[in-house]
Amino acid sequence: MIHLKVSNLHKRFGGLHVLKGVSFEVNGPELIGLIGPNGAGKTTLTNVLDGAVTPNSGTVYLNDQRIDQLQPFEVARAGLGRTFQVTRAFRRMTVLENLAVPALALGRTGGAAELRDKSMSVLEFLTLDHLRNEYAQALSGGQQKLLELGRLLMLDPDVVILDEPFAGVHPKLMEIIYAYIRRVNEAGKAIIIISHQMDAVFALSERLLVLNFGDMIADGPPDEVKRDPAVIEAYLGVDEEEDA
Ligand SMILES: Nc1ncnc2c1ncn2[C@@H]1O[C@H](COP(=O)(O)OP(=O)(O)OP(=O)(O)O)[C@@H](O)[C@H]1O
Repeated sequence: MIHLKVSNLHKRFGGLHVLKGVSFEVNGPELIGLIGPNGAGKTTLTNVLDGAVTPNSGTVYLNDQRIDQLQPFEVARAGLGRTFQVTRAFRRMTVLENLAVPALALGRTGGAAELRDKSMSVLEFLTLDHLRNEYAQALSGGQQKLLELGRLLMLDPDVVILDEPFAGVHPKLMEIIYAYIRRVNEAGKAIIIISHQMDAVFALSERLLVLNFGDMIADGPPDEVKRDPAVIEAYLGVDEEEDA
């Protein structure tokens, strides 16, 4: 059973206290949205979880293994993977080659044939197999997002953090991306989605976490969180005004 336990994380950048004792747990293959206004600390939290940033204090355990002092490649090996706000595909490599890179880098391959089989099954899962020999730079924004997801899936993570998975995705393709996210979740992976696109977050998430200036101010079912006055004040109200 997947168990991520984040306890009392603090992160300061100089005088800026960006995470102020953040705690939450993920139990099993949950589909979670992480929201909060600009500068709330969402990316910093993700960077701490994936090992890119070391917290000043607090702990993160994944399936009873402490991961908060590990390097990103060690965290990936331990079972937590993330995508980035700006898609990081290797643009001059083919789709198939893109998939091989993280698996090769982490030594997660049996041999060339096994790697190819695994890559093809991930591409089929994402229905990108017909594009396997295309250069990544030839893919649409949405397809590049799927390719990035595919690279993560090559490592069989237990927990997947998707940072702005809908950025650059054509509105008509949103439902398709939703379907893939649900499919990955149904395949038994816990997913945390960070997004400013509230419609998407509400459409997908079973649980919402709300971060506001380093404090986790809400954690619960989306319908409850939506009505929480603190959330409305901190986030939704501000966002609606900004969007207007
Ligand atoms: N490496 C860093 N050095 C100094 N300050 C940083 C660093 N990284 C982030 N910050 C600051 O920490 C605060 C939180 O930033 P963060 O990017 O985590 O927020 P966010 O919720 O992801 O925001 P957004 O929704 O705009 O992406 C901001 O004030 C930011 O300027």
